[in-house]
Amino acid sequence: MITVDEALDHLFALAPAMPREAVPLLRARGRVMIADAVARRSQPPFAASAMDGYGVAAGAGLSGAGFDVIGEAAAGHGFAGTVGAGQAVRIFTGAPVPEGVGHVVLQEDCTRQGDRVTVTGTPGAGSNIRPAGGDFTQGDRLTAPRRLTPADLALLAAMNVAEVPVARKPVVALISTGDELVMPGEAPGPDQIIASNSFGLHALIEEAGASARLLPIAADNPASLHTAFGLAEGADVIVTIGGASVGDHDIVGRVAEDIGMARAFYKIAMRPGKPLMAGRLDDAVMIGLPGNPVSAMVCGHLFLLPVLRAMLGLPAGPAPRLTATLGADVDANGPREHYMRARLSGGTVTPFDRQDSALLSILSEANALLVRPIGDGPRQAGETVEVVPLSRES
Ligand SMILES: Nc1nc2c(c(=O)[nH]1)N[C@H]1C(S)=C(S)[C@@H](COP(=O)(O)OP(=O)(O)OC[C@H]3O[C@@H](n4cnc5c(N)ncnc54)[C@H](O)[C@@H]3O)O[C@H]1N2
Ligand code: MOO
Repeated sequence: MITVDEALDHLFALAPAMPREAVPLLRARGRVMIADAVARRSQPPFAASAMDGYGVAAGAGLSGAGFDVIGEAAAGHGFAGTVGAGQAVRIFTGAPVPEGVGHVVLQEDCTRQGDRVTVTGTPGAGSNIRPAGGDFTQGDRLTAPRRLTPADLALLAAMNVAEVPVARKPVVALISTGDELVMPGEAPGPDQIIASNSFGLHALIEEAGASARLLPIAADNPASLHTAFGLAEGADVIVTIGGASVGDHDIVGRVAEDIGMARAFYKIAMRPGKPLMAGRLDDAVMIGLPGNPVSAMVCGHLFLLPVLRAMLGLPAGPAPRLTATLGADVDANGPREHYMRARLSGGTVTPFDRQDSALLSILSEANALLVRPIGDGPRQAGETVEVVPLSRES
């Protein structure tokens, strides 16, 4: 059995980088930008008023001063002339600041009578003028790789970048295997259960910015699995669920090898998720997940998501970890790294009592995995431990 880190290294070596494509801004949310974007203009492109008021020459002692209002500057409509001593322009937020103006006095600090304005308040020291290029200048870069946030998209738009170079979404084919499985909504026979893993993994994959393709459930026989693998053609990643262990009906590894899968590893020193396998199948990465529902989802977080991130051009690395304070005593760990379903709240992590890898109700309550290293001794409440967050604390 290899370690989680060794398995990840194998997976990163198997995973191809996705080719680049250009998408318009409205399609770019959550996509991974893989080349720097370069500002095509400065922002603001001109010195701009930050307030509604009157633009006058800079100077101390504005209080009580009077000015002739000689024109108006509004956002989108500048004032072409020059403002001299004793003169002012009516100016609005976002307007280009005319030549000669060094200070915008808030209209709340002014009294206007006809074409005359007098500063009746006490203007602050700030000029209320945003300098040209104060946000960014032409040629500035938004660096890649990065997963584009709403704020990034606003910045790109302001840079006058209309299309973004992103990694193509990896297509991930999902194959559930097992005679016992039926789809949600069907009427299961007496010995059957509902295929659930594929739905959890589908969501995980889509959330990661990849494109999940749910294939029909394959029965526990080679012909059915062959058909399913055939339907997965063209996918960048093929994920099988179940049939990975040592039982007579666990045929995924054998069938995959029959059709040419070059195996990179099988079995990991971790709990849950021991019978994980991976290899290369033609142009795709094949990942064989264990069938136990929690095992499949935990492997999704620990292996599939990092692989997808790397394929999208983000740095190759394990699922991010935090440190937390242990909220309850835990027994010594055995020879497999244990990822215990846990609740993280206010920096304290408390594992659930029941850790069976079939318990989806517990996984749904969990928002973190408490990581127990191989051979770790018993730990007491209050000690510092590592966790893999699964979702935000709630
Ligand atoms: N003698 C041994 N038995 C087992 C070992 C072992 O080392 N020696 N390992 C155990 C571990 S750990 C795991 S994990 C499981 C993994 O088994 P498989 O990957 O072969 O999975 P299946 O047998 O097909 O299914 C296990 C379990 O999960 C249910 N399942 C499968 N697919 C789905 C799905 N898409 N949605 C919902 N539930 C699913 C299936 O019905 C079984 O109950 O092996 C242990 N055994
Ligand atoms: O690895 Mo199994 O995933 O322990 O249940």
